[in-house]
Amino acid sequence: MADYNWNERHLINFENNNALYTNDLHVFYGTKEAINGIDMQFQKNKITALIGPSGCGKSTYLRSLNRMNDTIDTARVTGEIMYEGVDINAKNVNVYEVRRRIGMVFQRPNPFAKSIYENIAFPHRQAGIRKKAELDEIVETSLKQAALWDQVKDELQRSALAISGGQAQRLCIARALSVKPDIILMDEPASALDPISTMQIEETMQELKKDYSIIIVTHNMQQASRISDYTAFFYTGDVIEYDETLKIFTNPTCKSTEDYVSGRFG
Ligand SMILES: Nc1ncnc2c1ncn2[C@@H]1O[C@H](COP(=O)(O)OP(=O)(O)OP(=O)(O)O)[C@@H](O)[C@H]1O
Repeated sequence: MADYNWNERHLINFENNNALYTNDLHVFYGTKEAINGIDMQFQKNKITALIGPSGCGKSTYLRSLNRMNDTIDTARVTGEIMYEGVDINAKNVNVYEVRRRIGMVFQRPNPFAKSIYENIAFPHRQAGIRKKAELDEIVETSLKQAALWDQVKDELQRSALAISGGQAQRLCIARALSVKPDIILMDEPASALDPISTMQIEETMQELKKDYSIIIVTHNMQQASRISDYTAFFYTGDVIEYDETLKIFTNPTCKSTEDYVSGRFG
């Protein structure tokens, strides 16, 4: 690897219209520091891609944004995660409400072993919605938003375990959307999918950003350059360069970013 200056930073700052931002965010697994104090702001109604070599902390950072790292015993998160004027990393915050407002879609589609309909209706029924018409409406709206309705509307009782991987991922997106989040975190949502399903997910994301802010971890440079408005290049727990996607992929400031996006290392 070339001799890069890893102390170099080139980070974009937004004055307004932030969906979320972090101040001095650190994440530790036991004594090991995986995120070294990241200040980063995410724009509303935009897609922001997090890229970087394996193990540099993209997923750890993403998971901290809706307190998913709370589910890992050894993980400890310090610093602020500011959302709507509230530090959602504070102790007294309702974590379930945080995860409702800031939803997550994982790498591998993880539908429940229930029907397509129930995958979406079940959490709402658990939350107290009993009227069938109301549940029907939630199911239909969410499936439409995830561009899956037309394909499954006549087989809503089919098992969600018997649909294709691409459909299952869109069902998981529909499930995440059904609770009306503001922000959607996506951790390599298409990496387990074939190219056509990947393209469909990317098209769906372009539609979704009209109503949601999206933050996506991806290993796929073409995908990041196709779909995102902003891109952040992570390296060993830090953000080295964060800028408009076009700039990152055509004229990055840091040599390390340039070499990473052009496939010279990583
Ligand atoms: N549950 C965990 N316990 C301990 N260490 C962890 C855990 N999860 C991640 N790590 C470590 O934290 C660092 C960052 O990992 P993370 O998965 O966030 O990186 P990443 O950039 O998302 O990697 P990849 O692209 O391979 O998914 C790595 O050194 C990893 O080994």
